[in-house]
Amino acid sequence: MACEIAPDYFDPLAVDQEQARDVARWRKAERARLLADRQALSVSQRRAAADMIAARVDTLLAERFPNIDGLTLSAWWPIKAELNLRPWLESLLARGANVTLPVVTAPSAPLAFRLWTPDCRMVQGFWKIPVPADGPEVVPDLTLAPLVGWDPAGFRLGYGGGYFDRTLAVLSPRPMTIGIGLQSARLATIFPQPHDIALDVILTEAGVQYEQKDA
Ligand SMILES: Nc1nc2c(c(=O)[nH]1)N(C=O)[C@@H](CNc1ccc(C(=O)N[C@@H](CCC(=O)O)C(=O)O)cc1)CN2
Ligand SMILES: Nc1ncnc2c1ncn2[C@@H]1O[C@H](COP(=O)(O)OP(=O)(O)OP(=O)(O)O)[C@@H](O)[C@H]1O
Repeated sequence: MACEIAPDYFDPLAVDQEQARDVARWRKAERARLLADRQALSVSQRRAAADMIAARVDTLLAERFPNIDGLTLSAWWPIKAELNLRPWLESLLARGANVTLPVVTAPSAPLAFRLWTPDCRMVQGFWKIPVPADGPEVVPDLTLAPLVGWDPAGFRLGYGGGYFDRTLAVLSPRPMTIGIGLQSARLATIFPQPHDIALDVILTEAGVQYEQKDA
């Protein structure tokens, strides 16, 4: 034991672990609060936010990607009162984009992405999230990440599985990632940990809240 070597020995790893536990506990509580707040919004409030965000993502895409035709992006199938972007995803398909949904292939593994269309067969994946039943796995050029919470430094709070961080850590080249969520889900900081990867852009119904300088 370090304390047996010298009573004033400072073990940085032990301190980090304690801090990491505190942060994990705090995140769990904030997640629960933010999810309850989101659930408490009316369907029409969430729909209005989703519509505004869809228009804003279109503007962002037009600035960053001269040609949407052939662009492969990832989105999400809404769960837990997440913003529903499906009508907008259909409009992207009509414009020639490829839309994928994330698939949890195993707990604690990076996400895979499978092509999605409104008429593709869906099955229930991990945590009962609907995922395309089959079809090729592809790597998106652009990832849209749903936010439970976010901070002005570009960090994302999700459901606590660490999936997006693990995925962005292994994809090479790393796709551009836009975090999408409600303005009311802002946190002063998520107390970023070594595994947390800042997103390139954070977008809410109120506009761009964070943009990495060279993104
Ligand atoms: N719609 C949607 N699909 C998505 C995501 C998402 O955020 N939204 N994900 C984005 O990454 C991945 C799934 N991530 C998930 C991570 C954790 C849990 C979950 O239920 N976790 C446990 C608690 C975990 C813990 O605290 O240790 C729970 O809530 O009971 C669900 C989904 C892939 N698909
Ligand atoms: N690259 C990684 N390698 C190993 N473990 C990781 C990695 N990224 C995250 N984790 C682990 O995942 C756990 C949850 O992380 P975190 O609280 O950041 O989840 P989240 O971003 O809210 O979840 P999600 O992305 O699934 O919505 C942490 O215990 C963390 O150690």
